[in-house]
Amino acid sequence: MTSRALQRLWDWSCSAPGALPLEQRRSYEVIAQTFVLASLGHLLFACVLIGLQTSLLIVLNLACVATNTAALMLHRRLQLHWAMTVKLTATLLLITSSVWLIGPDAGFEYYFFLLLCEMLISDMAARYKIVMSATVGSVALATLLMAPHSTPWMLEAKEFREDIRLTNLVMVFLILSLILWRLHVITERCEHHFRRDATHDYLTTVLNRRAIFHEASMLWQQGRDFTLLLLDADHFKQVNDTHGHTAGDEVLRHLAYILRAALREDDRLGRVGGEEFLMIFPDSTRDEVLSVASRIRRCLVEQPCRMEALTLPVTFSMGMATAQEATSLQALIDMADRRLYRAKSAGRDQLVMSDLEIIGPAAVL
Ligand SMILES: Nc1nc2c(ncn2[C@@H]2O[C@H](COP(=O)(O)OP(=O)(O)OP(=O)(O)O)[C@@H](O)[C@H]2O)c(=O)[nH]1
Repeated sequence: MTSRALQRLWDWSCSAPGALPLEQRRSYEVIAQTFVLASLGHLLFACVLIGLQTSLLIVLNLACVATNTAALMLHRRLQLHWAMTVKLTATLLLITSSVWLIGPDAGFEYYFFLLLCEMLISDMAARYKIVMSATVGSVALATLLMAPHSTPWMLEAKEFREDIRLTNLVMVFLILSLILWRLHVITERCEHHFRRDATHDYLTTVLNRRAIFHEASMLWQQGRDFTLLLLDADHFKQVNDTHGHTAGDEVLRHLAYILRAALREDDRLGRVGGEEFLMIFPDSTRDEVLSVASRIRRCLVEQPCRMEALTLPVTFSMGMATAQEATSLQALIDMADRRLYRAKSAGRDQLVMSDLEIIGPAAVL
């Protein structure tokens, strides 16, 4: 019961408001998690300090829990810069007061560095980061230079300061691990996005032109036997002109869905132009590729693209070429291209398998 309530509280605190664009949601959630985790950290620290009986530091940590909650509320209202500023200011005040009260060699000084790391890896604008870094740096320098090193109280509370230093060391280790782990997650996510964006078509999510030709070139270099099938949607301009570009995009996504469904495990699919796709079939006979082409045509008839009240049937003209027919990859691609345009000039919705074989829709279906 308690764990479910805590989970719900965590989900509520960290989930992005519906109005936020998709690309900003993940960053929003990571910062919201930071506010919640920071509150928990201050609460934990306040509990540890109860054992050490330092009422002022306990109050300051509880004040930080309150300001982090306020920052989370601002964050939920999408006042992102204000939220971050409130959190940073409260934490900076806490660190400065702690150094001033307990001394500059009790481990509090490390938190300046952590605060800087925390801010620099956040998604804030560069100008904001520069201003805040300069502020944190100046406050840290001034505090470390001006804070008293050995007041009578500090000399008296030597044992207490040792306990605090140990607690700080453990906390700094935990927070640093958390920051490094977060940095790792962010880097992994960026790398994944970059790799996907560099190789995939944004609209249909199949491979893009460069990636599909790279696949073909790898197969060619390995001396593998493979077949290319170049497909071009017929009269696609009419779809755009009659129903608009958004409908055209939807049709392209639908075509990619139909083609992807026809792929076998080793086959590859890419979008090489506006309404032109390339399929690669490694180690496949011409009959096998013919049967894939038949399946695609059947699917196009049985499942035309449907948008609300609209049904938008589209056909493909196709050109096929097998690796054995050409002496270079470029010659092979040109051959598939020539056959595709023969299919177009033969009336569209045709499959040209070789210089002699044209297969019309009726024959394939
Ligand atoms: N919606 C949409 N349209 C695109 C995209 N890329 C290219 N197009 C359109 O695709 C159409 C291609 O037109 P054409 O090259 O004349 O070919 P077609 O009308 O299919 O005629 P044929 O190929 O001769 O059968 C153009 O209107 C382009 O604007 C895209 O990403 N989305």
